[in-house]
Amino acid sequence: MSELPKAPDVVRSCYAELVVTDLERAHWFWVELLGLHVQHREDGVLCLRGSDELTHHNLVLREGPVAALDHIAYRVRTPEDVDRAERYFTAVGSPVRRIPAGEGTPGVGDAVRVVDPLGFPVEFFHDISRAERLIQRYDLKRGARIARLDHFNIVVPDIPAAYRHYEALGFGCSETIEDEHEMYAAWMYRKQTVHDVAFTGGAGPRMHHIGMATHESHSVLHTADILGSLHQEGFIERGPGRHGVSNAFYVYLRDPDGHRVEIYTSDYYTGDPDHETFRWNVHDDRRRDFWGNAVIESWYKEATPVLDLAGNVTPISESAIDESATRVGADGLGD
Ligand SMILES: O=S(=O)(O)c1ccc(O)c(O)c1
Ligand SMILES: [Fe+2]
Repeated sequence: MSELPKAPDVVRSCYAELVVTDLERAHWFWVELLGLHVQHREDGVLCLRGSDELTHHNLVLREGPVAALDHIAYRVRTPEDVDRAERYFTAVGSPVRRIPAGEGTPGVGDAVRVVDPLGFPVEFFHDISRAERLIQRYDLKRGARIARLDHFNIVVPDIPAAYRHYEALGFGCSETIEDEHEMYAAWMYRKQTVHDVAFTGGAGPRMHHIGMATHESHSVLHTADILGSLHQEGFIERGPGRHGVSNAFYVYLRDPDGHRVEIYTSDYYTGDPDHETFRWNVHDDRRRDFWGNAVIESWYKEATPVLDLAGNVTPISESAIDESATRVGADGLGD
């Protein structure tokens, strides 16, 4: 097999574009409740960001008929890395579309969108509009006090294949969940924290969640308290709690369309060149919640469909393994 072209130099997970069926309802959830800042609004589109984000957005909400992931987007180091992405994904046989500045997502410059070998719609871009520095605008920080997008979690039927794909893109691996036969989950990074992307085993391709970072664990708790006060606690799916993997403090919410978002804080540095992968055993019931709390079934089973480059929902394939069916003590799931 001839040598593949050089992979693009990914800097970080930067934004996700989600299709929502009611933009006003989504505005209530993501802006009025969670406190994301509106950077741009046009007919049927909202561009939102966290307080630390210095570029145009971390989340784009676009109104449409079917709730789905339009694409996830990685920022690459140079404009030339957009060309590299086009060459690389063409060489691996992916559908590829070049999107000139001004013809794609508002604020984003020259980009390339692909359907990657795992079936996910992914954009690689470098140029993006700068945004006002809100890092110390405490007067504008509300709700979950979200700082930035931290990671994507994707549902894949073949975890080792996902691992190999992202390893080929130069991602490191911070943690895994394994047993002597299988890899059940993995967390992989380009920025020097626990992950930019993580894989949950299951029928896919589907989006499991987007992880939004906040600086303080009390902001995670405050998010849950706000929902309780509003009698909207039904939007809480899992947590608050402390993860085993990543050590992060977290709460998972489902938005009005069922898109899952994790409010996430306090993971750790992974930037040394000899950083070693920490491997959890799938039978360790502290791996997903350090205090041993059960993981609700819907967290393993429900996820968001993804679109192809033509905007059609991508069919999913079933997974050969099912972590939630593995007897894992505190989860209480399985036989
Ligand atoms: O539940 S896990 O501890 O495996 C976990 C760790 C980090 C995450 O970002 C996550 O979504 C889930
Ligand atoms: Fe997460």
